[in-house]
Amino acid sequence: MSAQFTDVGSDVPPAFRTVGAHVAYDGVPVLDGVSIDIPVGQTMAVLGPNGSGKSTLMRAMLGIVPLTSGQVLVHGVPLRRFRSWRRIGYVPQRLTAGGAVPATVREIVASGQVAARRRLSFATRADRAAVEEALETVGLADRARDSVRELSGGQQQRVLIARALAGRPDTFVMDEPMAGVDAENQRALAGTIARLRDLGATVVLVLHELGPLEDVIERAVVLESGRVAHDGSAPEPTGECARPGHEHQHPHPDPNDPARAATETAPANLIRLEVPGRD
Ligand SMILES: Nc1ncnc2c1ncn2[C@@H]1O[C@H](COP(=O)(O)OP(=O)(O)OP(=O)(O)O)[C@@H](O)[C@H]1O
Repeated sequence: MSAQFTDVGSDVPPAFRTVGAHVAYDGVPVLDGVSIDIPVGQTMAVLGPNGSGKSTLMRAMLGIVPLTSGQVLVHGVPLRRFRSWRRIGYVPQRLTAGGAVPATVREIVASGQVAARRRLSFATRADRAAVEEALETVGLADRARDSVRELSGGQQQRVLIARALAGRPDTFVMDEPMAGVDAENQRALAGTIARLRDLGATVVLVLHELGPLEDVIERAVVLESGRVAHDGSAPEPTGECARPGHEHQHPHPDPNDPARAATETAPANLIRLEVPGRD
């Protein structure tokens, strides 16, 4: 995978540029003029309270939701003219791998290459090697033949990341990759993301808290009510989350763990991020 990413010079356009991005759902504003540049090779977290517009910003950057005004450029190209989608690996929020289909881990991961492959062509040896490498990277090579339904939520999340890796993108957008993932899997995911960063990939992640990614994240953008409230180094957690031994209650529990889902509450105010210069 080391040949996958190349060094960039200063004249390389940002992986993503949003200029005054506004998004509204049914007339209700959700993004309120977001302007950010995400340079190639940066590992950046988007943080903020529930409903602040984090996922919407990711979807707007990928053209999944339309802007009401403003502009998005991807690798220097206005979104509507951008064609190099094989460069982008998107890991959506919430688990959808497998679903009702009894697919194996390897099949799901290989499905990440379909968009990049030419029509009616079969997987090449290089494609198959990329699938194996992606499985190794997320630590699931030994589960390749298993049905994804047998895996825990955290392991399934790693399958989704492997699926994105298998397409050999250089730009990753991950919407809450840690959601519903147990501590051990979170550490494994953090290792994967650190490795991508070291290879020079651009990684944009929506997170509720930095957790094991604290040392991996180079920059944090905090959204509040659809606006950028902080842009810089990662803010310190405060309140409940900062207490030693505090067990974070995530608003999106592991969907595969009914006991946990039933007992967990989803208080929107559990996450408090200290934004420099604000109350
Ligand atoms: N498809 C949609 N249609 C209508 N409203 C939506 C839609 N998607 C999101 N919203 C609303 O837009 C607001 C921002 O949602 P978004 O998911 O972007 O926030 P978020 O910061 O990612 O939240 P969370 O941390 O809970 O995932 C919320 O009030 C949400 O209810």
